[in-house]
Amino acid sequence: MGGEERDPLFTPEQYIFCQALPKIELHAHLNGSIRPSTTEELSQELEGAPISLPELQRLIRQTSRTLGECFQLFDVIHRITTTHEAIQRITREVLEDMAADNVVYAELRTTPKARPEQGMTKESYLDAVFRGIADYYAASRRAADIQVRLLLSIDRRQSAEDAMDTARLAVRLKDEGVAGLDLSGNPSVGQWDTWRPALDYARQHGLKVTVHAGEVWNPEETASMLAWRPDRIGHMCCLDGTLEKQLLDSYIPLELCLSSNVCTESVPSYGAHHFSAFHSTGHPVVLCTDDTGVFATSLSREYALAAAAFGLSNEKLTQLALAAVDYTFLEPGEQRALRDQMEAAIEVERIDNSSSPFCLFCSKDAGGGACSR
Ligand SMILES: CNc1ncnc2c1ncn2[C@@H]1O[C@H](COP(=O)(O)O)[C@@H](O)[C@H]1O
Ligand SMILES: [Zn+2]
Repeated sequence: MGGEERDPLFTPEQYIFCQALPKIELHAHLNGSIRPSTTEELSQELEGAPISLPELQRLIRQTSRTLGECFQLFDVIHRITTTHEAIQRITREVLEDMAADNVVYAELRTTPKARPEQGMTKESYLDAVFRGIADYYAASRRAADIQVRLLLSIDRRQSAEDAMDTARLAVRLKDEGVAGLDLSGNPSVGQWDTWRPALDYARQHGLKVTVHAGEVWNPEETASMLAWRPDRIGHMCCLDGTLEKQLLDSYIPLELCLSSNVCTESVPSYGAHHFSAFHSTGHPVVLCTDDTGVFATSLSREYALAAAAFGLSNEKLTQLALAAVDYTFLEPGEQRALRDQMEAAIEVERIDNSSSPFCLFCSKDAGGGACSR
């Protein structure tokens, strides 16, 4: 998705390099990563569909939408993914798409949903996600190539009680592959103090926490979130000098999603994206997709966009991909194993491509022995 056809924003060579690079995805929402073809199919199957198919297609194909329109689209997606079967299928497909994109490790986040009319509880929703993961591994011939952990999302529309319920569930499922908690949802809705006790609880029980922050201008909330010191933080598009300094001093890893931010007009253009400002100071940053199904992108495409917009060499892109290991919610031993796996994959790629002009370690010509690694 997103990269097969020519994209005028980067060169085919940049995309090919980024595709071959083993990558880590740390910010992807399950229902936002649904394949557009699956959205259309599920919508057709549904009796009394919430939206006409042409209208849905129009919404999906729109290249720019406000955050408000984005959340309308999520409401539509949620109304066509109400069954356990749909959730199981989407999970499998998301992993298939990520593995095909050379994502070797993913922290996939989703909001557990209770839908009594469907006989769905938050637990059974997550069981469906786990079945989707199992389906992927059962069918994949390259199963070892992608590892996955889950982050349970709290939606900003939720009450304190609902949020706490999700936090308790996450703690119970800690040994089943749930690595942490996320706070997301429409940034114009709700108050930080509502969900903070749930995030405290998760942290006290050994889970990591990431929050969406500064997606819209809300300096008091952004400051409170930073002061709470999440383990990672997503977006941070709307900052003033004080918040920027607070963030830089915190050294909290930033999950940055270029297409999402440009598409929703949280930042005006790729070139103006704050990725460059933070990355150039050495602040920990990781490129992520947010919602591949909503923003018609892939992680390779996000790397290629960054390469083109900020003039990143292949060596810099490789360093960026490898640095993400440190920002995962894995244990140190697991991080070491992942880094070894990625370095080995990069080495194989380098050897396989030794006659091509692209070296995974540097931006030089690898063919004539110009690469010194
Ligand atoms: C565009 N920027 C964004 N900002 C904030 N929250 C977002 C988001 N993109 C996605 N989500 C959150 O993820 C949910 C969909 O996946 P799940 O149903 O949880 O799997 C959305 O409903 C929203 O709560
Ligand atoms: Zn997000």
